[in-house]
Amino acid sequence: MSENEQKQDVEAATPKPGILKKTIVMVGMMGAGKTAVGRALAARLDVPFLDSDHEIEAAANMTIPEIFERDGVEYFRKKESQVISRLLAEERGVLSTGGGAFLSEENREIIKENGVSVWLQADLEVTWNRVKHRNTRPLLRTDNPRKTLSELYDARVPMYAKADLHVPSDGQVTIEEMVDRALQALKNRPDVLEWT
Ligand SMILES: Nc1ncnc2c1ncn2[C@@H]1O[C@H](COP(=O)(O)OP(=O)(O)OP(=O)(O)O)[C@@H](O)[C@H]1O
Ligand SMILES: O=C(O)C1=C[C@@H](O)[C@@H](O)[C@H](O)C1
Ligand SMILES: [Mg+2]
Repeated sequence: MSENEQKQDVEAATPKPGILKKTIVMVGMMGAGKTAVGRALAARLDVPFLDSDHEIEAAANMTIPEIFERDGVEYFRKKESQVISRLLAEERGVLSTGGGAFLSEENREIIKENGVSVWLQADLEVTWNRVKHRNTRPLLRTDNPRKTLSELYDARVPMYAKADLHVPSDGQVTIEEMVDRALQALKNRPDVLEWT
């Protein structure tokens, strides 16, 4: 058997991710990779990719910093809950949430009823390195954004830990490797993803 035939044999025997039965919901800190990894996971599964931050911006025709500035954080959170409910009801796919979405008990319940939550568990240093040069996270527009991020991180980790699946993400793991890790975690969840 040639090397190529051997490879094809192994590939044929390896289960592939098949039918998606529930929406996969990415949760975690800003900069954890919810949007980047969620998009790549949706592409790998060939299912729709949805991003609640993007949907809120599109519906308002404003950026997130503009919404925070004009209408405030509470208004944003209300819109976020509405958008997440709508997206979960409308379409099955991969849904990346905003960093604050999983803090609300109501959102956690809606997500649990309609999908499976996946925590991208990045440490503080990794998330800081990814967000520090960006001006797109209004909550970090403080005198000491590094300290603010650290405080948010400590307060939020216990909430994110309530997610159904935990996928650790250190600074070395590429986006595609994070997709592999997420799929690995989903191997034990045939109620979410059927393997063919
Ligand atoms: N595993 C990774 N390897 C390299 N770069 C990454 C990885 N994950 C994310 N990134 C990059 O880090 C930045 C932040 O990631 P992303 O926007 O996906 O975070 P997020 O969790 O969606 O944040 P937010 O809650 O603010 O929406 C992006 O530029 C993204 O491409
Ligand atoms: O962590 C947060 O609270 C946020 C994260 C982003 O995804 C946006 O939803 C917004 O900037 C708030
Ligand atoms: Mg995002």
